[in-house]
Amino acid sequence: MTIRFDYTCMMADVVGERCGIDPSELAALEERAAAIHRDLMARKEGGELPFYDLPFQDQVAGEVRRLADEVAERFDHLVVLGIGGSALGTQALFRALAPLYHNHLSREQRRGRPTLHVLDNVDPCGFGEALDLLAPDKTLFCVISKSGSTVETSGQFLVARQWLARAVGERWKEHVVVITDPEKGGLRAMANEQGIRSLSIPPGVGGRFSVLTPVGLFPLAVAGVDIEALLAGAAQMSARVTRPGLMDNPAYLNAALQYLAYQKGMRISVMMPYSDRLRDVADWFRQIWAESLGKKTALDGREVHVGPTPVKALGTTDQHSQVQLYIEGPFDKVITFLVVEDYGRDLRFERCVEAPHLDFLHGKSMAELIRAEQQATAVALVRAGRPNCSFILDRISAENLGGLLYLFEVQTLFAGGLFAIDPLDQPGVEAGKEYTYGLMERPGFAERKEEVEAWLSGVNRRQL
Ligand SMILES: O=P(O)(O)OC[C@H]1O[C@](O)(CO)[C@@H](O)[C@@H]1O
Repeated sequence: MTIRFDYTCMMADVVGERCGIDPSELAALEERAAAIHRDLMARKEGGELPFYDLPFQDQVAGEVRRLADEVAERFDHLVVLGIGGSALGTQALFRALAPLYHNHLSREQRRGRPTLHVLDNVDPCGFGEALDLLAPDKTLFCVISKSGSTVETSGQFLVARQWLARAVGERWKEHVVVITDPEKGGLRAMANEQGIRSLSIPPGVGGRFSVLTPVGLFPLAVAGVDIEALLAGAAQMSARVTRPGLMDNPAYLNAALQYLAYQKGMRISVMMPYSDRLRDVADWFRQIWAESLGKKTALDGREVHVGPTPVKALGTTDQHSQVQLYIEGPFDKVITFLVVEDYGRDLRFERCVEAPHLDFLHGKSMAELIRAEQQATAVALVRAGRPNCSFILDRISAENLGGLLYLFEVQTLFAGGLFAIDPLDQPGVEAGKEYTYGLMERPGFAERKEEVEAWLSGVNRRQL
């Protein structure tokens, strides 16, 4: 595994005083960083942060692998039903590690593995049209929910079950694998009572930190991803991101740089992979960074609201959509590039006599072009005084991806310490969930329904 963190262009001597970080600012954080590190390690040792141990669970990987290989023989399609942390990691790693057009290949070209579909919404068009393309007899649904009660996943399950039952009757239960808490929740109860196959998410591992549990491992293993290598990469990274020193630990260092930049007004964190395969890593990161750090807290008796806003972009595509804003717009962004050194294939540019204006490209290649564009964008940002940093992967591999996501998880926890908030909760999403339950008439939420209805009837609507 080779991942380097390059933070040259975050520093004041390179990017300028206005947005850049001075080494003295990092030095001033060292004592606090040491205290956060001690706290994290104590909680890790006390079993309060079990996500740290996920890369070392060989037994779980074995169990996942056995079930994945069994269902891969029997089914042509695996459909993940889940949302947020129950879907984004799988989607990100599937896009990174399976062939980009995996689902368009023949089963033979997919080395005998099923296609994988991650459905993470309750749009009846999106969901219905996905089902229209599948054959119930050859389809397995993987219902993933840590809480076992998320309404979107529950609704998806009901539609999928009905669709299956219409075709295969009572055998629908053989077409479902449940991944949820080992003891709690309605989904666990149903799996146990109905004898539906299931895997567990360790208690204490929250949804957005669960990609290395069966949540991500099972669907990825079914699709043919090397989950053992994914875990090995995370295990290797674990040694780097549990180092105590701020300047020795890439997760701590980037958290500190992002935090210091935030204090200087850079409140937007853009993640910009220069790789189609890594595109959805930025989507996964969006959840972990937003839901973990976007919090209401108290400072000197005052209510304060903190949290960088994560934005996803794609290089080179968004150079022609977003970069104008990043270079000349407000000084409120830090750009994090995900850079790939070796794309694993390349396409050369041949001379085209009919297009002499393109002669300068002759003999060069697409990989050279995309690498040049990333460097050019970084320099253009620097010249405009805009801070940016890069995670440089020598190649896109399961080891590197396991390591990278694990690093970002630790970075998020450490940033939570710097922002002095709890990065593991998400109280702000509860109100919306409860109003939805009220409107959908879930028992116990009648008051919420009345509240929404009173608001809807009392508000002076302004519409054109
Ligand atoms: O896995 P669950 O419990 O269905 O939750 C799905 C998502 O909903 C949230 O609880 C709230 O958005 C996320 O933290 C979580 O990843």
